[in-house]
Amino acid sequence: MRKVILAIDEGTTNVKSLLLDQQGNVIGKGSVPLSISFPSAGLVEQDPLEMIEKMKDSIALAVGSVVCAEGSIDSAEGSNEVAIEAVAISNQRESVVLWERSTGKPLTQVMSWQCRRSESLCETLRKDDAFSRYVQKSTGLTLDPMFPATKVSMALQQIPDGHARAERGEICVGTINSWMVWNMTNNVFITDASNASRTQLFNIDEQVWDTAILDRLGISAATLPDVVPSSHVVGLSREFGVLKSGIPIASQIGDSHAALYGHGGYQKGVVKATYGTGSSVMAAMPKLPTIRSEISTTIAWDDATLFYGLEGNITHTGSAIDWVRRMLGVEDMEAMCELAAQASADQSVFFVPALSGLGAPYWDLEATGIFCGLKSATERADMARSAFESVLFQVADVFHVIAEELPEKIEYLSVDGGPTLNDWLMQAQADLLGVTIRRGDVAEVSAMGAGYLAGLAIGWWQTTEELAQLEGQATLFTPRQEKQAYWQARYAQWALAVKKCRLAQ
Ligand SMILES: O=P(O)(O)OC[C@H](O)CO
Repeated sequence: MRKVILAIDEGTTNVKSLLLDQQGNVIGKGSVPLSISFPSAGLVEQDPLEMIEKMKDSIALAVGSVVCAEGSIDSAEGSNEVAIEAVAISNQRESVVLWERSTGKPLTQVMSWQCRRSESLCETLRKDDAFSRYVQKSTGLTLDPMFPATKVSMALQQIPDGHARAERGEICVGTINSWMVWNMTNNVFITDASNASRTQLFNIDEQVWDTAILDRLGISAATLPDVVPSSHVVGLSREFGVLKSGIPIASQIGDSHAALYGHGGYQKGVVKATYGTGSSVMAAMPKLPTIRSEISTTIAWDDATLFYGLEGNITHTGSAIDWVRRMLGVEDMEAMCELAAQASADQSVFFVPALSGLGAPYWDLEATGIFCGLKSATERADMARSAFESVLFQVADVFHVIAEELPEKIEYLSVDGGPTLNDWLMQAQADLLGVTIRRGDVAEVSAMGAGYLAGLAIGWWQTTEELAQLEGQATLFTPRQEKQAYWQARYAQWALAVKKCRLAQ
């Protein structure tokens, strides 16, 4: 029987489960898609009960995949092939659900991080400069509907007798990790420091729920979970699908933070970038960094040592390429890559994908997307290439802000996500930044990060030095000296293009 940690990554689109052995190998995996609904403009929801059922399915698939890999189909669902020693949780951040403490029944749908239902409440609060600055200083986050605080405030008003019930402790407010742990255990109500820091209700310096913000938003502290370290046994599983009872739940961490941990972000000089629909560029440090409006300051994790994180979220990267692909009538991403490769390197087009304003480091909701530098000689290939370049430049914009705050030299940018499989893109990113890009061979880096934290909690590994030894193979893209002048010139032009798309500037 092989000892494994079950690492569950509960994302927005899929629930993935990995089985990780003590050498850091992935020996089984399963993934199940999740549904998402858009009930009206700006509203984005998921079904909390479906999420729990899909978690069970993905665990069963992961355990079953070990059976398939080993050619033994005798043991029911593989439960005799592996011994799960601990459960690790990585989760989509900022999404929040309210449920009844006495029954565990959801009182709301999961209000997704993408859901903008509290836009007008945020706008009103932002007009109060003093409060706005206070929230940024205490939580490290700019007032925005992405974060749970304002959505929870509204939900408590909408639930009949909501405030009184909240005061009496009858309502639980939890991010997805809390909901998962509640359902996998006999109702342990807990969160970790990384997820707490994304609620916009948590003072990241003192590491306590912020009573001034709670009071202003009418949220009773009795609704909130206790905050524990990310690497910590919070309770034992109950029987949960194929998962047996009595297994320690040993880590919880927000997915972006988990990815940074999986990339070895506890070591000095490591910055990570996740390339997806949007992108997140993030680095960790042991001291509270300067709170800057361009990027979020957050708690990265607590693995006995609390690490802070600096993170910039870019709204459109993969989605920017896809938008241009559709506009150009290109069939698929492969064809889009081929088209972009035909562009001449000295083409003059820039695309700024401010398709729903600009995220980090500009945070400009008024900005609109533009193509500029168009000439009569411009070809479709040039426009396609400008879409790929917009990803490089936007990552660079955030990378430079983070680099200013990091005390040490950046050794490498560690990358994950689908678009990183594009070698041209990764080499160009290295050339533009003048920093080595490191692309690891395990795609599920968030689950790995959560798994490492669980392994520390149950004594599989003792130190982060041991974890660093587990790192697998990686492809390195080293910056080419001869390309740097070219990319620096283009980057200067990009800055002008960004100015042009910012209408109010
Ligand atoms: O579900 P993902 O992987 O897109 O991640 C969502 C982020 O955690 C939101 O901040």
